[in-house]
Parts: sequence; structure tokens; C-alpha cells
Amino acid sequence: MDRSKKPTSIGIGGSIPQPTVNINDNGTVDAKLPSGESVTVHLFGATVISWKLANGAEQLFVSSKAILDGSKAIRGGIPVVFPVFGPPPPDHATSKLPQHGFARSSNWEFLGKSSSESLGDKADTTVKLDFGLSSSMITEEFRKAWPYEFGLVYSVTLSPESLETSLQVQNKGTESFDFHVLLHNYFKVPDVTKIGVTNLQNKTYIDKVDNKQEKQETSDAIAITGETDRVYLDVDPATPVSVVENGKPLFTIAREGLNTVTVWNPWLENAKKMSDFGDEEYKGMVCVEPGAVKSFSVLEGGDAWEGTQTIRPRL
Ligand SMILES: O=P(O)(O)OC[C@H]1O[C@H](O)[C@H](O)[C@@H](O)[C@@H]1O
Repeated sequence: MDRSKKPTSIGIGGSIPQPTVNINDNGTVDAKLPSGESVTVHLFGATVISWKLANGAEQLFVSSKAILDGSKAIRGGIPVVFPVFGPPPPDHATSKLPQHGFARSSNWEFLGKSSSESLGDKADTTVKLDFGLSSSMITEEFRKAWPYEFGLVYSVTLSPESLETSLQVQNKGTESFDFHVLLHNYFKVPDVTKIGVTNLQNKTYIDKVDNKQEKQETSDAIAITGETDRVYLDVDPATPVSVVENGKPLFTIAREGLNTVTVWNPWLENAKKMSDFGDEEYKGMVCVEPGAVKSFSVLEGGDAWEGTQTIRPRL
């Protein structure tokens, strides 16, 4: 009997593989795509602590000495900086907060995985994890130091081509507040002395290792040859910044709403001073941190603000 013209039936059991999400006892949430990429987020700080490509290659640097027990911000991955970047200025609403604020050292909640409806036809290949932090969830100490009614929603979206992280800041009170946001990416690189950071040429930057002097970037691929701590200002979010090696991008970082880019490598002497950073580990990392930190943004009561980065790895 010739059955070749018989229409192929779609068996009920033949469903398309879906992304998987696990909530783990150690305070992490991880997700894996059917194509093999994975992401792990620690609820402490909603810190992305791992992002692996389909071949298992880790893209983020986390120090071998990083502390993951919630007693200190995690040294590596993608800490979320809010509501102040760096040491808080004196006589400012943030002045009683620690460096880089409280978001990176607060316990966030996992709000769940976005529904397949909201991801549309990407639902089989992409996963979006949402995390939340609000005024009532931070410690009494942080609340006293920064007594505003706020809500943060941090969305981490993994696709085969990219990792996107997006922070929404909500002012849930009636009084306005000032804030900085910065996404403190620690990228894993084969050899920091062989990379360049591109697309910051002609930008003004604050050189934190040279008395905060304002300088003009002349290089089209910034080399890291010593301690580096620079805040590039007024960087058009529409132009992606890349970390390149031999002219080829290792990471390309597109941004929305984030118009500063901080480039940081502590180098040896500073690495030695940090208890949660291995002495030699500076060679295998670079921080390229999209932010909105040139001045404080003001959020009126009832308003919301959003900043997003999309990181594309070398594929
Ligand atoms: O040690 P942390 O508080 O985590 O800060 C680590 C680094 O973050 C940013 O990159 C700043 O520009 C640096 O000045 C700072 O040293």
C-alpha cells in the first residue's frame, strides 16, 4: 500500500521543547533554553551570576572569592546599582547609604517567568525572568537611610543571541526622589591586556584614577594597561559599545535610557586590597557598566523610569 501521500499527523506527544526554569534552595533562579544557553540569578541583589552560551562557555566573571551568603554584595556577574553610584555625595538624600546603594545587597523576590503570551512567537526560544524589590523589603537600616516609597522590577531575558537586563524604577510615593542606576557588568575576558573598548572615542570622561579630571577619549579601542576607572558621559544609547579582541567583538552592549558607560579594572594593587577578589583575577575580567549616573535623575511621585541593556556575545 502506498501511503506516501498521507498527510503527516502532528502527534499530541510531539510538543516543542520549552525553556526550563528552576528555583533553587541556595537562593538562585536559573533558566535554560532548549538551544542550550543558560542564566543564573541570585536573589541577593537580583545579581546575574552566570550566563553561558550553548557550548557551555561562561560569559561573566565572578571572583573565586565572591561571597554568596548575603553578607556582602556579590563580586562579579551583574550587580544592580541603585539609587546611588559610587560613594554618595555629602548633604544629599543618598548620603547615608553605602557605596553603590542598597539594591545589590537586598533580598529580591522572584516574580516569575513571563507568560508565553507576552513573548509571542519567541516563547519557545526565549525566557524572561522578573524580579522585584520594594521599600517594604529592604532592611530597616536602608529604609531609615533612604525613606522613599519605591518599587523596582528587574527583567532578565535570555535568548540564543543575547542577554537583556532591564530595570524599571517606580516612585510609589508622593514625594519625588533622586536616583542613579547602573548595571555593573563584570565580563569574563581571555586576557584583559589584549582587549579594547570601542565606540567611546571623542567622549568626555571622568578619570577616577586621576583626581576625577575630565578628559577627552582619543582612542577608538581603549586598551586596559593598568588600573582603569572611567565614567564616560553623554554616550548616545543608540550606539552600542563593544569589548573587542583582535578587532572582533567579544561583547556588544546596546542600551536604552542609559547614557553613561563606566569602564573599570582594579589591576593588581587594588585587587590585593579587596578581600573578595583574587589577586591575579583582574587579568581575566573587565567591567563595562551602562548607567545613568552623570547626575541624579529625578522621579516624581507616581512616575516610572526604565533603563535597558542588551548584550550580544561573540557567537
Ligand atoms: O568595590 P565596589 O563597591 O563593588 O565597587 C567596584 C567599582 O565599581 C565601579 O566600577 C566604580 O567606578 C569603581 O570606582 C569601583 O571601585
